[in-house]
Amino acid sequence: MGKQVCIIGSGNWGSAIAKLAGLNAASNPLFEKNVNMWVYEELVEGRKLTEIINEDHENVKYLPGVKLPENVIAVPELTDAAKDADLFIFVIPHQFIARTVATMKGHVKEGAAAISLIKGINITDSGLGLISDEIRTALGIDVSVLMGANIANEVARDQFCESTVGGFGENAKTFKALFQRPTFRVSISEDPKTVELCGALKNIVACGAGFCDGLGLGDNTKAAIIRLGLMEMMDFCKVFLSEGEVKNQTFMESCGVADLITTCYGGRNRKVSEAFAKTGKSLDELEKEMLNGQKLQGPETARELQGVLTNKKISPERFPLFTSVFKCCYEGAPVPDFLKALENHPAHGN
Ligand SMILES: NC(=O)c1ccc[n+]([C@@H]2O[C@H](COP(=O)([O-])OP(=O)(O)OC[C@H]3O[C@@H](n4cnc5c(N)ncnc54)[C@H](O)[C@@H]3O)[C@@H](O)[C@H]2O)c1
Ligand SMILES: O=P(O)(O)OC[C@H](O)CO
Repeated sequence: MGKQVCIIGSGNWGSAIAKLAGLNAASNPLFEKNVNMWVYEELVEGRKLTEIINEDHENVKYLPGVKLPENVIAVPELTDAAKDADLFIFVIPHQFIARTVATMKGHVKEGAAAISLIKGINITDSGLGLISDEIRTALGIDVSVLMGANIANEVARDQFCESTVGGFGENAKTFKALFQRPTFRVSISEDPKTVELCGALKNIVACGAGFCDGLGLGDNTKAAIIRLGLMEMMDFCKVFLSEGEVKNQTFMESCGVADLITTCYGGRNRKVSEAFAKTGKSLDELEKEMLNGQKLQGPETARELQGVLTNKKISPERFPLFTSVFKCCYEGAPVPDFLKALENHPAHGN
């Protein structure tokens, strides 16, 4: 018997990864052929999304124009989708993870393992909470992560890219086998917490890149935002993870600098932040208008990060870019002030 795979989520990235995992499960005896995909049910032009996926093999709302393998089975009930799974792929917007794992509790097979593709953080009583830890604690299973320069629409169309599994031993190797394709090359890093934080933090930098575009500024400014963002990501990881845990090499992997670049040029956080700077409309309004049900992670992560800094009594001024994105998104600071905040960045020295 192969390992039964269950995907928790069916949005833009959830559907793209379903294509890769579905194709590999169909051809690799390590896995059961059919892959369950939990779909948060909704009606699309009068039809249930699960029915559309199971009959037409396309997620017409979140990944239109891409056929899914027929062995990817959409399941509307979370506990039905989860009950026999050996391998879980968590790929929902981070805003929904708490409710989702609470529902799954008690419905997960012993010895199962998970991987989180979710780019986000949360605030816990002790400060920084990783999404992987939230899943691990709630379900009592091993959790790896997959992060990288992976814009879903491009991955789904088989455009060459790389990705990083953060994890250890057999589970990391199994997930690599589940995802790797000729055009989707996966490396394993034994620095999973840094890998995960890179995925979460780059979304804040992407908002800054969007502001840059919205203000009509050019590539030099964008490059400075990417570099200063990377410096803040590295500093944040070193402050919040034990010093010895953070490997500089991790920032050179797909989950680090490569994801930062792609997200600052092609991602949704960049796109909506550009419109925010140009129109002055609220982020909620723009998310609804521009993303057709897809969710932004960057502004929310910027807000959560401020809570984490407060909890640890760390000055927000240590992270001018992260803090300035927060102020523009939530405190009504004018977007041009975002760049003012970078003029005296600690990365420039004295
Ligand atoms: N889209 C990408 O290019 C991409 C690439 C890499 C990583 N990611 C990350 O993957 C994660 C998932 O992103 P995505 O693009 O698949 O999602 P998405 O932005 O397309 O989000 C929409 C999904 O959320 C679901 N949803 C809505 N309300 C819900 C609820 N109450 N409970 C559970 N689900 C609900 C919708 O049904 C839909 O499936 C995010 O953390 C994102 O940062 C995205
Ligand atoms: O579209 P974004 O901004 O959520 O970014 C997508 C991916 O995370 C890029 O790797």
